[in-house]
Amino acid sequence: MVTVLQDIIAGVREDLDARRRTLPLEELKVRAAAAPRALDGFAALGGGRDERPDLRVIAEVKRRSPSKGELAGIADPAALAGRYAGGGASVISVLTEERRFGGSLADLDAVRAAVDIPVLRKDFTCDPYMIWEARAHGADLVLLIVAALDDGELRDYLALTHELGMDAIVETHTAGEIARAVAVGARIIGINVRNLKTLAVDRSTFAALAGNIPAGPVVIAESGVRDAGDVRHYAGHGANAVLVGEALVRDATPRERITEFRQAGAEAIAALRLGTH
Ligand SMILES: O=P(O)(O)OC[C@@H](O)[C@@H](O)c1c[nH]c2ccccc12
Repeated sequence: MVTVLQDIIAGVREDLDARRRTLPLEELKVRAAAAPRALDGFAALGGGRDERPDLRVIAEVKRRSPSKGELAGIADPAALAGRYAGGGASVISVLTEERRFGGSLADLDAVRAAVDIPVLRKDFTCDPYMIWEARAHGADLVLLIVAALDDGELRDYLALTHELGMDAIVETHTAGEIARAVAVGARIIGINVRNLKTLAVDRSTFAALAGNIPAGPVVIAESGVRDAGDVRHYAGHGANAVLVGEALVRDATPRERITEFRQAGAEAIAALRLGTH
């Protein structure tokens, strides 16, 4: 049976082939070389410290999703990203997948020009061309979904990402995928509580799996954040950062919401430190 993930990737490959015909890899590489140096996404997410300092927020520009359809009429992704940054987001995620999520590289360009914090190109990376493309468009981070890649691809794509001065969020959903992410030396590991094969969300997945990640990598809880309670839950189970899409694009005051999420996360971490949770 074809899973949702396989179906999405088939479409991504078709669109990618069309872009590659218009802009061959050699020309894309010239553009990537001309882009300003990437920002440090690992540090922005609180990485490289012994103690988890606080809870960081990755705020996502997400127009549509396969499970929910149109989420919000985002007229101006740059303005939205500006509000996210104003609320204290550490990284802006821009979904660039077109067919299911309604995103584009134009959205990435608009957001890149609007903020001075790291930007994640969120897509179903399935070819090195997409990593070069991310860099050419000024992205600082890319997404590598373990379920979509074999070990050789995962290793090669991560190496290319680092060579280009970027970082990767290596996305997992099972203990086996976490073991694969750790084995290739991922510095940032995401646990997506949404199963990309069925699109079902189960928030308990994060707490069940986070303990499998050793000290060192930044740990991100992805998907399903509805409110400050969910942020507290993920922070209380070891998340350095949460990645939030739907709840923020639907919110009339995303800036205030992010500030609230950061506060809730910081309190949960402080409570753990004091042993009072
Ligand atoms: O809208 P939510 O439930 O806050 O989820 C955001 C993000 O985690 C989700 O968009 C996502 C996680 N991994 C992905 C991979 C591809 C596309 C989308 C995603």
